[in-house]
Amino acid sequence: MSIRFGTDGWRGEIGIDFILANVHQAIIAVGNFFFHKYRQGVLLLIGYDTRFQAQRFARYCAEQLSWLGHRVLLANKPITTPVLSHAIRHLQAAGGIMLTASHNPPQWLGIKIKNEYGSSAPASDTAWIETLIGKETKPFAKGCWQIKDFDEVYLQAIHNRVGAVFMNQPGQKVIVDCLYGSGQGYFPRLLANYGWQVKEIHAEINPAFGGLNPEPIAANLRDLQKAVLQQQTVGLALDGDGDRLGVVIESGEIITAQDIFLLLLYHLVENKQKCGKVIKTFSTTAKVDLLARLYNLELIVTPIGFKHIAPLLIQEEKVVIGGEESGGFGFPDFLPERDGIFSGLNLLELQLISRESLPNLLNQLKQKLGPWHYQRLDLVCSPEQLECWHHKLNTIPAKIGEKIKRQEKMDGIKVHFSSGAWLLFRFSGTEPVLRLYCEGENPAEVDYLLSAAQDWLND
Ligand SMILES: O=P(O)(O)OC[C@H]1O[C@H](O)[C@H](O)[C@@H](O)[C@@H]1O
Repeated sequence: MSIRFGTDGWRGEIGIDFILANVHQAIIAVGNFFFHKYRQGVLLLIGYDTRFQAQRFARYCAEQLSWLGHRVLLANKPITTPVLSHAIRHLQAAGGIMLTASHNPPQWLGIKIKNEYGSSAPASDTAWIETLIGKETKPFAKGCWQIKDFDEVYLQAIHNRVGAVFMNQPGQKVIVDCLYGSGQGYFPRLLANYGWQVKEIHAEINPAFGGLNPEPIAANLRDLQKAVLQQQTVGLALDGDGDRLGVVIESGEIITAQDIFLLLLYHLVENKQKCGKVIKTFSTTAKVDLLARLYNLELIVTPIGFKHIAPLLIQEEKVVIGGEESGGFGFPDFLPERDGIFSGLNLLELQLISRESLPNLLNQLKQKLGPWHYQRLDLVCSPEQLECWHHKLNTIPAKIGEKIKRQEKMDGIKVHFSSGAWLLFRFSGTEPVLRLYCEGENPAEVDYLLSAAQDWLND
């Protein structure tokens, strides 16, 4: 099996591709990469989520990296990816690895590589790692590894940023769906200090993830919707490694990651007086462009994957927010990495400061920006089918449901229609899936375009 790093790290099915022999090859290549990059053994941190055997593999990686000559700190429990990123910065480590398959189905596991900023390693680094896979090696120094708590400094950093607002509002309630991932326990630990009631669901270790996929999208949030309706309070959901956010409002409706992005941008500008650039990925709602324009903020669009946003959070002088369609949002004055917990707290903070519910705030935005409806369809397919669709997408017809006005290629192929609607065809870089992303004015238009796209693909 060849080990390939996709949108964020290397992923494989446990027991099929993600087996000890392959993990061994990958981690030795990672260890060699850090040695070549810094010309010496360095401090590397290791985290892991709640997936089957993630802790065991993480320990194996700690042993191998220290055998090679690095100093390694291994998390003492499952942590979120942003906790690892924060610890890398706090301890000035050269980087780290996270054993996780993020939002992918339970049978998957993977390795995300982090650089010294705590961000996902750029493609140039992972390409370098790929060239080192399978190369013979020997230890280059004397290393060591130890177990360490990374949570405390992270929780303190969050408290320093948002504590004041939350402290003044005791007695509030929130429900958190951990989707059996490693985001368990953080909200209670943070908010209980401020007199909040936090109820967590799916907050236990369950390698089968209760039959759900740990991705905070509609298909996996039914239990959260029920709990929200019972408790009449807002619900937050995290993905498997806590870097993405999903939200259910008091009515039981899910608000999409596009809505969350717009609300966060509104909050940062209106309530926190932030100014600077706005960064979004190619698949994210066009309403972000419009809101940025209304606020006179420059917009930068990147390919999909937070690894494209993270360097801009570091290099650009001023950035308000960087966000992506899949629910990952990064705040440059906190971390150059997305964080579901910090994003969720910012949304709660928006409600507290504005004394408005999220649906009211969204309605206000709709008045400003006009209506929108956004949907993503994931077409799971065999390698043969993928090949066939790759071929098909080489020639886009003049019409898919509606006449196509123009095409745009950055990551996949986006077609724009005269109505202002658009449709993006893109192959996932983390799983065997063709993703169709569509945005229009209303659900009927989006449904129509998505089914026209499927008809054309299957024709
Ligand atoms: O659509 P995919 O290529 O599967 O990628 C979806 C997501 O994968 C990973 O989680 C990346 O870190 C994200 O930045 C990206 O949005």
